[in-house]
Amino acid sequence: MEYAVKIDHLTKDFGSFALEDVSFAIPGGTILGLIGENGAGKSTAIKCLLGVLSHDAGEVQVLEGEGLTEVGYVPDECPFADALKVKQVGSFLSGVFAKWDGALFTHYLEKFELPADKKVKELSRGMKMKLSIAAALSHRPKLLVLDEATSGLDPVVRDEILDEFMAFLSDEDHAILLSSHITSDLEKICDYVVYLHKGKVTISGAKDELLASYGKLSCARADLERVDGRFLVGSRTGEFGCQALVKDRPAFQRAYPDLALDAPSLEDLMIFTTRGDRT
Ligand SMILES: Nc1ncnc2c1ncn2[C@@H]1O[C@H](COP(=O)(O)OP(=O)(O)OP(=O)(O)O)[C@@H](O)[C@H]1O
Repeated sequence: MEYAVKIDHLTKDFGSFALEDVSFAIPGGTILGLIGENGAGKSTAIKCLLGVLSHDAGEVQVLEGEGLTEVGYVPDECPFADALKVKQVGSFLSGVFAKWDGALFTHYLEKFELPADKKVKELSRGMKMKLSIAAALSHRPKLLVLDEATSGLDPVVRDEILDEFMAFLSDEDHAILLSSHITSDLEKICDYVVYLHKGKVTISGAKDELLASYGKLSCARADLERVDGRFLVGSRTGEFGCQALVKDRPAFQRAYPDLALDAPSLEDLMIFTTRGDRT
């Protein structure tokens, strides 16, 4: 499978908010991280992809038309009824998914230390999230779509889950779309990043190439003032100096060999793009 997901010029207009001309693709065997501030349109894009919401323009192709039964979806809230016991979630889903693997579900319950006899309403937020992830993986999907799925988890569990995602991706026919505010998670595991800002794709590309094309500058105000504004994505001036995110890092370094750049993080890309005082 060349692409697990291909979205071309997707538009969804709610009136007060619009997702505009969003395009991205997820090649098989890879993970794409969808980042963006609250209300940027991440869940809307995911819902259009899953067909939960209709879209107004553009094209959405999932698993080359294989169908949504091959998609494991983990929403930001636990989708199971409060009164169900954990083990009953498995019995219920075995009737929903043809490829449901009960043994795999039991394996994940043990691995994630989820008590089979507890009711959903008795689980903590992190436990509910782990249950949703276990359920999504246990019908052996080809595409996993997770909307803020790691946000309620402690760092140790997050790390375990990220390892699970990496194991899932060892099959070239599998792919993951993960939306998260926790950019450090995405930085660890994503191959591709799409940054949505106010409904539009602001930054998009292969993560390593993207991070290498930007640089973070820490310098005195006088140094910042001599930098050509075309390099500046955003900057902040503080009491003890300035910080800026610059683009086209190789050209910047040729133009200003005396100004050292640090490697930026995905969080820097988000913060400076949206909050920099020069754009
Ligand atoms: N069904 C709807 N009708 C009208 N507006 C909607 C609907 N669903 C979402 N919106 C609006 O679309 C915008 C984007 O919401 P969305 O949930 O996609 O953002 P998000 O990036 O997932 O945010 P968060 O990180 O806070 O979950 C918001 O302004 C929201 O109010």
